[in-house]
Amino acid sequence: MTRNHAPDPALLAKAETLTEALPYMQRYAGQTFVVKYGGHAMGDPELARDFAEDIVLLKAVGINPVVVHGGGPQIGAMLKKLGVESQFVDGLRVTDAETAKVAEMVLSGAINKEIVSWIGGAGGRAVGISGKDGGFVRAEKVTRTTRDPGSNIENVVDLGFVGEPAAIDRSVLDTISNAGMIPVIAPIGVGADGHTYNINADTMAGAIAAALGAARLFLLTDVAGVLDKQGQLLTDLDPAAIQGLRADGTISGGMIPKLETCVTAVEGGVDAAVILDGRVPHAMLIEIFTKQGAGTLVHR
Ligand SMILES: Nc1ncnc2c1ncn2[C@@H]1O[C@H](COP(=O)(O)OP(=O)(O)O)[C@@H](O)[C@H]1O
Ligand SMILES: CC(=O)N[C@@H](CCC(=O)OP(=O)(O)O)C(=O)O
Repeated sequence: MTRNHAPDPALLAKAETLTEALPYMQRYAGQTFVVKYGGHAMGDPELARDFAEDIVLLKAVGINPVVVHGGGPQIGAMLKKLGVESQFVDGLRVTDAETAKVAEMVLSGAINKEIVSWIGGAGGRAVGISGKDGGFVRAEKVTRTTRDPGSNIENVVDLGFVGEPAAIDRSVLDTISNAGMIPVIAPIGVGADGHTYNINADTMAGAIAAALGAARLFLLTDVAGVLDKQGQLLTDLDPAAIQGLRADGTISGGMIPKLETCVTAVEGGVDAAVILDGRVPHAMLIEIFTKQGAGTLVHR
């Protein structure tokens, strides 16, 4: 039998892609990566398949992926059908008892199980849970203050059943991951009062990344990353720069909890947080396994 010793250039390029990824695979094996999949990023079924393949590939090369998902637009659509209008304060949905029920139904029911199925379709084994399962995320009520322009008087805004993680029991996640499975987490927690709390998915992902001592936190969204006032991508930010962007109004809406999360995560020991464009196919693989980064990197 003869063998052709001049390989097809396309095959050679594929082999080179794999060898370029090798040092990254070696560096990251055994580390935990928390990936937040935003509601805006999950609209397109083809992109969803790419996302699931990326997660399964991470697991296959020895990284420990943990998925936290959002679903803000999907909660909004369901509330609209029910004739309920939402108010947002600093990117957080004001949540009364009825809204909390709808948020839990959409997040823990529909979206969570859909992501579990996508990962299953890509050959992985995912377990879908919310912070209520095993009581692993205890939530505390969030309050916000606003200040009227030109005044020093602070107004306390009651956001209802909006929570933030106060305590995370990582043993639930370790049990799933150590069994070779991938945890997929809906951002719902339980309060000491036994109530269901709606947690912003970015906030949930950051708290979980800190609790697990994750090496990386990825936030997949529907923009290229953090943009400056001229619409140019900011590739590198530290907490002081982020404070400046908040103070001068460059960031607003959903970008506020996203960047607050990145700061909390890196100050809590996560090596780096990356805001990535979930509309780019295989954005995560490009960021993790190639020399070329993508999106906005937040570091200490
Ligand atoms: N400076 C900024 N750079 C990029 N996006 C910004 C900025 N300020 C506000 N945003 C808004 O933040 C949004 C991302 O947050 P969000 O809608 O909560 O996404 P997700 O559902 O993925 O969590 C962007 O689509 C954009 O509208
Ligand atoms: C308190 C709060 O705002 N909770 C969010 C939870 C979902 C979420 O964060 O979804 P995205 O990541 O897709 O925006 C909400 O009700 O929309």
